[in-house]
Amino acid sequence: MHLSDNPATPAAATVSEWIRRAPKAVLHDHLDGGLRPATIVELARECGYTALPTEDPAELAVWFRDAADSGSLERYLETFAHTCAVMQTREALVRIAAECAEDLAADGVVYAEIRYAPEQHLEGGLTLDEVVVAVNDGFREGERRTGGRITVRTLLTGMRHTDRSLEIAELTVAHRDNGVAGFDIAGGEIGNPPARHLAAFQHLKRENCHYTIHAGEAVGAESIHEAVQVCGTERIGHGVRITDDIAEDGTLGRLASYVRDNRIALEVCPTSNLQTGAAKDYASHPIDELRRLGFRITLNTDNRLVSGTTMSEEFQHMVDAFGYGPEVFEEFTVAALEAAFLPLPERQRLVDEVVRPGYAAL
Ligand SMILES: O=c1[nH]cnc2c1ncn2[C@@H]1O[C@H](CO)[C@@H](O)[C@H]1O
Ligand SMILES: [Zn+2]
Repeated sequence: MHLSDNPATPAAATVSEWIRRAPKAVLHDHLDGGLRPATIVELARECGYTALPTEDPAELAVWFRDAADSGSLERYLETFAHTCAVMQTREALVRIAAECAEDLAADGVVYAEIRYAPEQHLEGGLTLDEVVVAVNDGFREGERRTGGRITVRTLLTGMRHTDRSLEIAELTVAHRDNGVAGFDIAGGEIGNPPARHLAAFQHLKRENCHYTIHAGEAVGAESIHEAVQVCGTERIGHGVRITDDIAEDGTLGRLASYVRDNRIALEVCPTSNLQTGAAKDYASHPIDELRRLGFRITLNTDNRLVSGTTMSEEFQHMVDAFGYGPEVFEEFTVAALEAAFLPLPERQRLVDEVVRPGYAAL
């Protein structure tokens, strides 16, 4: 797997210039999985966090990618203890969100939905509301610094193994007019099925609020079935194990048909899938088969630091594995905007005024 020293900056030798310039949209990217390594080191010094595996930013980037490259989602998630440890003050959250917007914009991302779990940022005494306001302030600052080249919205994540999801769903509704676009659940999938959080999803439905669910990453089709049919999710985080319901000859089972026919977007994150064992290698990753079968596919990073990737690098991997040209990335980008938790006129404006002209100019 390719790796650049600073995940914020794709290695020039491997990422073609047209890929970098292509307008991109990312729906699945975790704030606490995408910090700049140098920022982690600085913040750790400031807050007295001494458990970092190294204080050298380049080594730290490599450490995250390697530690997460374990074949297990649970071990992949253990690395987040180090990022969350330095994300406990308003100043840290504002800085990290602003830098996130800058890094994405530098990579050609024009629209991003960034998710994080507010409940993981309370150790320094912030309230849930203060966490959300700090992150939103950071993103507004980041958008300003990029001259408005990027639009960022957040998704508030409830952790699957805790019992705060209804509270986080309420928090989502409370901040929906201030940069929060929706809700998600994340964390270890095994033993924590989405229906445990049904009260949260029902609250969001009643409030006409958007949500997505991580499903079909570590557990197969039954987890996707529950997320779609019991919990009523609009999109699926990962969802690659929908292939459990597709026969070798490409015949779709009932669930796979339902997901495809209802245009339920899959937030596909190839590099992350290789690390957690959800896929073997890029060439055999189901993204291409699912695309050919007509699923609504979006391409995403999941965690830029932890997975040692960027949107440009994900594009490059798809070029290398499947020979995709700009027309496929335009399709993925438009699909992401069609599935974005943004009002329709804003989505249309981004497609018509930014994405289509950007691809036409490549
Ligand atoms: O791919 C993933 N699957 C499940 N959970 C994840 C993934 N990536 C990150 N997180 C979890 O989401 C939390 C909030 O952002 C992170 O702290 C991490 O525990
Ligand atoms: Zn994720």
